[in-house]
Amino acid sequence: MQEPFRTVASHEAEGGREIAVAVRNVGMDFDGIHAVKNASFDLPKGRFLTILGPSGSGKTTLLRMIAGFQTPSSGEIFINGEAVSAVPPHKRSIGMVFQRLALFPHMTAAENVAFPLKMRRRDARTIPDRVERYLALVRLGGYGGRRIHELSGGQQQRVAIARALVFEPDLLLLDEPLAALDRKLREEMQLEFRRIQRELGVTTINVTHDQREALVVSDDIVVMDQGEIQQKARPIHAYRQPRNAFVANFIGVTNFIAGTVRSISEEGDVSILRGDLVLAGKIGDPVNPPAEGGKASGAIRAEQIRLAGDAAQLSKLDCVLAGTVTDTIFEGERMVYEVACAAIGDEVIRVFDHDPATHTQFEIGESVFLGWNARDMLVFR
Ligand SMILES: Nc1ncnc2c1ncn2[C@@H]1O[C@H](COP(=O)(O)OP(=O)(O)OP(=O)(O)O)[C@@H](O)[C@H]1O
Repeated sequence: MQEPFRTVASHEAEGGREIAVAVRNVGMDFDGIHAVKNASFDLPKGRFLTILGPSGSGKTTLLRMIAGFQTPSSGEIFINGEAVSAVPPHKRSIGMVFQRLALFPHMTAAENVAFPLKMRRRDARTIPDRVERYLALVRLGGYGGRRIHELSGGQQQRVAIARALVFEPDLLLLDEPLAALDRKLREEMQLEFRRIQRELGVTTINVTHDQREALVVSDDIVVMDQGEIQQKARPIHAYRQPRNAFVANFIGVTNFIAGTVRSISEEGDVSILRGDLVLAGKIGDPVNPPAEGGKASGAIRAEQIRLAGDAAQLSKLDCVLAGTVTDTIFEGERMVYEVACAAIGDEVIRVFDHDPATHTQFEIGESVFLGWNARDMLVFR
């Protein structure tokens, strides 16, 4: 008899919503490799969670344990309050879409979507209607008679989504289903996943190493590195209040300036010393703050830095550095400048300029000034 699962505190923390998936101190070892270490999080019903991390960080292993393809070495996973370690994958109510879609090529789109219903012995009379409804949901109404090879890559993705959802699973798991698509189609399908997920309200866990995808599609992001959860947060918080240097570096483009902590105020204002340069910032991680006299690094996002030809134009900013442009990279919607700064040993600072009016203002070799506000620099130990 399995103990029902109760997490009163997390229910309250998540606004009273029921918890669909609870991961509790879950670990996975493969012959001495700790693929996942002591992972814990709650996922309330109806939310879209993305597990984000670099290659080898343990994302897929964690997802596979939730799916039931692997049994945790330690800890427990609860789905709708039930401990599921002893429940095989096909007994868990889970729809899945993988990078390899594994559609049946000899069947039509409609036959593919009908397959999970037939497997589950649903009333045959209700199947065609339901298949048509789910094909319409993924905007493939009228395409049911096409064979898989007669569909584009994006349309095949849609068939796979319809097939994963048609039997109304409690949980949808996505393992990098968009990784193989070209950028434009990938971005279109990200929005489609989000639309469909919202329309059905199905609890979803997505795995990706694409930080942009994580920001775009998710209600919550779990950031992993080396088998450990680094932060769980809403996308905007993961971006604006990264818990540590890893998250700050992995999501967005961040410059790090290393130094020694000179002082820390009660309000969390930190000043760090780098040579003769004093840099003011805020404590990035209150749980693991830097110590006075200890090493620390100031993290500043590329888009929070202003560039000017004249230091006087930056006089309202807290920190101003002189530098020389070493590269200019045009990325369409923005210009990226790389600027070597003498005060930090000619280390290169990256700056984004999103204003088309100033895009071509500075040339390689030109002397410039860059500046930012102290509140935008997060200091991590
Ligand atoms: N079946 C296995 N046997 C042994 N080691 C494994 C196994 N599966 C995964 N690992 C190891 O566990 C670690 C985490 O792998 P995992 O596939 O979960 O990472 P990931 O973050 O999903 O990476 P990717 O983005 O490259 O898929 C890696 O070091 C990997 O080599």
